[in-house]
Amino acid sequence: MLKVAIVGASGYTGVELLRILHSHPEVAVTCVTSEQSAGRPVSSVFPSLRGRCDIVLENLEPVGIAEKVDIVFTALPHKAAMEVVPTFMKMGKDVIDLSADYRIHDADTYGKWYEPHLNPELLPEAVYGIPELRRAEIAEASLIANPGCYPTSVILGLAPLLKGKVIDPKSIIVDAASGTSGAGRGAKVDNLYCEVNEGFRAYGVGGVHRHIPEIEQELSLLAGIPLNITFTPHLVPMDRGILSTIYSQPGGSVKASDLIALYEAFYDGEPFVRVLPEGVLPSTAHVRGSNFCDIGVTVDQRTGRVIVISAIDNLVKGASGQAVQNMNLMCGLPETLGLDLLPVFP
Ligand SMILES: NC(=O)C1=CN([C@@H]2O[C@H](COP(=O)(O)OP(=O)(O)OC[C@H]3O[C@@H](n4cnc5c(N)ncnc54)[C@H](OP(=O)(O)O)[C@@H]3O)[C@@H](O)[C@H]2O)C=CC1
Ligand SMILES: CC(=O)N[C@@H](CCC(=O)OP(=O)(O)O)C(=O)O
Repeated sequence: MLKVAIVGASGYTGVELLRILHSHPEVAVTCVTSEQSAGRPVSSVFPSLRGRCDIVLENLEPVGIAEKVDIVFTALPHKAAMEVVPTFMKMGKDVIDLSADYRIHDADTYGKWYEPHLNPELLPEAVYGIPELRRAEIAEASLIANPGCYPTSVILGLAPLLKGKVIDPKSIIVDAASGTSGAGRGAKVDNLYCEVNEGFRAYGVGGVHRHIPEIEQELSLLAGIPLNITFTPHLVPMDRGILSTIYSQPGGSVKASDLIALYEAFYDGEPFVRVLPEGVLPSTAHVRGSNFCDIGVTVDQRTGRVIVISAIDNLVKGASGQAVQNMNLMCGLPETLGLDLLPVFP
């Protein structure tokens, strides 16, 4: 049995890790932390857990935590994560970090979009944890930079087109929409019920959203050239889910059926990517609570542009589910363990 700590278990991705790992047959969650609720059972913060998981939240004391677990999930805001990850690493623990702190390979780029990096020496050993593209490296890694939610949906949505050199990589435009849990559980006026309910709005418009450097880094690696994208996030009045609509210009005339065949071949055997048949498009409702990424592909009949639509649950494939998928790979366990039976709502 692997002993696991969830650091930041009183947040949305932390409790999602708890939900998934609670029924994982090879894992015992032996430590959970919170900043404001230490000393209370996690079930008092999330009453749905009452009687099923009443483990008590602890303060974040990295040395003490590292002494009693094998693996640490850090589900903290960026900066708070890089303040503690080095201690876990020095004590020989595998770390899966859900924050953005180790996703950007270049410390200067991280500094430009976030803040000065506290331990840039760890960046070269961090593996960007997207299993469909980097399975072998993840299996050997000790530090996983678990991808962001928007980036997961965009990278999986575009990988076959970029690897297959089907599109002009400089033509990519992404409109993506997220449920409000994407912003975390902390109180913010912008996320109050009256601000969000019955509205639908763009934010971070004009090339300023922090996921841009992360998406561009990974798409550039796929394309083999540096590229820039236009990315506009939106906030949807729903709890969970991300739907990304991705436009690009193909090199010549293409047919939807050929593109779907390309996607099916690229993701053949992937347990968590579902390429949808021609004419069928994804919905966040169909992936809610699951680790699936659903992808639909079509061609605009008038302009010839390729349109890819991808849907994930931001808290599962966009965060905690992907983190568990990475943990399974790191530990030599079946990749789908604890994830294949997650409930999918009809
Ligand atoms: N929400 C999402 O869809 C996704 C989030 N992420 C990333 O995952 C990380 C966690 O996100 P999320 O769960 O949404 O965030 P939340 O705000 O919901 O939770 C944050 C957690 O970290 C704890 N915490 C905050 N600051 C500190 C600190 N200084 N020291 C110790 N503990 C602290 C909080 O404790 P307390 O409750 O006591 O304040 C809470 O447990 C973030 O980096 C986020 O960007 C990545 C992909 C998707
Ligand atoms: C709806 C919403 O606010 N979403 C968040 C997603 C950020 C996130 O969780 O990603 P990181 O892990 O990279 O911080 C945002 O746009 O900032």
